Amino acid sequence: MDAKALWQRYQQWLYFHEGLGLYLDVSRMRFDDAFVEACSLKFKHAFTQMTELENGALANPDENRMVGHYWLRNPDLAPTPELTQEIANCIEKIEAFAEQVHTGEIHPPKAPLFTNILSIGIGGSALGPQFVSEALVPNKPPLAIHFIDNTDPTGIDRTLSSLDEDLHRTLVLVISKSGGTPEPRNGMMEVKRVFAEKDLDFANNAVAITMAGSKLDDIATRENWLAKFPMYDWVGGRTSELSTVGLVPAALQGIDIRAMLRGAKDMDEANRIPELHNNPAALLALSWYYASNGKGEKDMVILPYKDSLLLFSRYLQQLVMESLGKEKDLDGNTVCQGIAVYGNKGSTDQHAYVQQLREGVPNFFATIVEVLEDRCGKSMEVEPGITSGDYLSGFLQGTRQALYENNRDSITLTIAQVSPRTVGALIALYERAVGLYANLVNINAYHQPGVEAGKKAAAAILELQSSIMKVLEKEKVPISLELLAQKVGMPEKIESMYMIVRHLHANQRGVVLEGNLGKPSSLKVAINF
Ligand SMILES: O=P(O)(O)OC[C@H]1O[C@H](O)[C@H](O)[C@@H](O)[C@@H]1O
Repeated sequence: MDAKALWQRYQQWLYFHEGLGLYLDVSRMRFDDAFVEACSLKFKHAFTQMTELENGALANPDENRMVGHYWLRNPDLAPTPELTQEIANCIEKIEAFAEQVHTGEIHPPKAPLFTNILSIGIGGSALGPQFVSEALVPNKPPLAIHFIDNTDPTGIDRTLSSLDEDLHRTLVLVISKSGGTPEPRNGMMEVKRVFAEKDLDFANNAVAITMAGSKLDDIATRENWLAKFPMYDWVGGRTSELSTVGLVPAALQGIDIRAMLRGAKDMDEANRIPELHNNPAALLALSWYYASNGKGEKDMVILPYKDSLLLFSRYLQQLVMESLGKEKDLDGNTVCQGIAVYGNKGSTDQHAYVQQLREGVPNFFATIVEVLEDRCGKSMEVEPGITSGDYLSGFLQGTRQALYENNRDSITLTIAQVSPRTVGALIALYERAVGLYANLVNINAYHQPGVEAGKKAAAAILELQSSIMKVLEKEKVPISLELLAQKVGMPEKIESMYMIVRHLHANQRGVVLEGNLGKPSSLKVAINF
C-alpha cells in the first residue's frame, strides 16, 4: 500500500476516545473490508452475549457463575439492588480504611504509622496489584509495597530481609480469592513465623482479602485480624484488579482508586457501542482474530514505550492466556485455543528481541503502547532541538514502520499519560477485548480447568514424598531407588521419587544419597539418622 493509501487507511480506522485521550490504530493490521464484513455477524452475536453477561447471565457455565467485574466500576449495573449497595459500600470502606491508615488512626501497636505493605498473593491476586503499583505509585507513597507472589523460600527471604527493621510497621495483605491457594498460604505462614520470632502479633498487622467463608476468611476471623475485605464469587482472579484485590493495595499506596474506576467505567461505556468501528475492544478483538486466524496462530507482543508500563505484558499474559487458552469450545469440540502473550518495553527491547520480530519467524503481531506525555515538566535537549522523549517517540515510530515494511502487523494504542484513569481504561479495554474474542471463537473465557491438572499433580507429589519418608524411616540400610519405588508400591513413579529425594538431599532434610548423583541407577538412599 502506498503512503497515500496508508494514510487514508490510518484515518479510516483511527479510534479516538476524547474523554480518555485514548487512540487506537489498527491500520497496520492488514485485514481487508471483506474480512471485516465476514466477521460482522460474529460481532453482532458477541455484542449480544456481552450484554447478557453484564445483565447477570451465567456466563461461566462450567462453574455456574455470573461474571460481574463490569459491575465493580458501575455498581448500578449489578443485577440486584443489594449487590449494587454492597459494591458501593465496599469502595467506601476501602477509602475509609486507607485514610485511617494514612492518618495513623489505624496504626501498628509499636509505631505511630504503617509505612510498608507486604502483599501476599499469586496469579490474579498479585499481577494486577504489581502492574498498577509499577504504573502509578507516587514518588513518595504513604506506604511502600513489597510482594511475595510465590512459594520460593529464597524469594520470601529476600522480601522479608528487605523489610527487616520495618516489619512491625508493615501491613500484611493476604490476598486470595479462593482463600485456599497453597502459595499464599505458605507465604502467610512464613511471614507469621518471622513476626513471632520478633515477638510481634501478626493479627495486629494482618488484612485478609478473600471470599466470605474461605479458609483464609476463617483464619482471619478466628485470629481477629486487623481488617477483612470481601472478594466476590462473580469476579474472576484475572479480572479482579478493580475489586478489593487491586483497590485495597492501590488506595493504601495513595493511588486514586476512584479515578481508576472512572477510567474503567468510561472505557466500558465505549465498549458497549455495538459498532465495530466505534468500539475499541471490538477493534482489538477483530485484530487478534485476523492476526491469529481465529486459532492463536500468532503471538501477541506487547511493547509499551514507557518504563512504568513494564508489567503490562505480564498482567496481560494471565488475562489473555488463562482466559483464551482452552482445549474445548463451548460445544465440547477440541479446539486448543489461545493467544500467547509476551513483551517487556520499548525501546529497551529493540536492543534485545526486536531483531527477530523484524526479520525472523513471522509468528506474532505487535501491540505498541505509546504515551504522549514524556514526563511531568520540561525536558532538556540532548541534541539541538531533540529530547530523550523525542528519541523514545522516534524509536517507537521507527519500529512500527520497520515492522510494517517487512509484513509484520502491529496495533498502536496511544494514551495521553499514565494516570489512574488511563490505567483503569487499559484494564477495562483488555478485559472486554478478551471477552469479545472468546465469543468469536466460542469458548468460556472465565474458567481455568487446565490449571487444576498441575495443582493435582503437585499434590500427588507431596503425598508421594510422605510415602517415601514412611518407607525410609523403617529401613536400616541405604536402598536403591528401584527398591524404594517397589516398597512405596509405585514402581512407575521412580522418576518422581528420584527428583523428590534429590531435592530433600540438597536441603538437609534428613535424606542422604550415596553414589553418582547424575546416575540414578547407582544411587542408594537413606534417612540420615
Ligand atoms: O486468588 P486465588 O484464589 O489465590 O487464586 C490465585 C490464582 O490461582 C489459580 O491457580 C488461578 O488459575 C488463577 O486464576 C488465580 O488468579
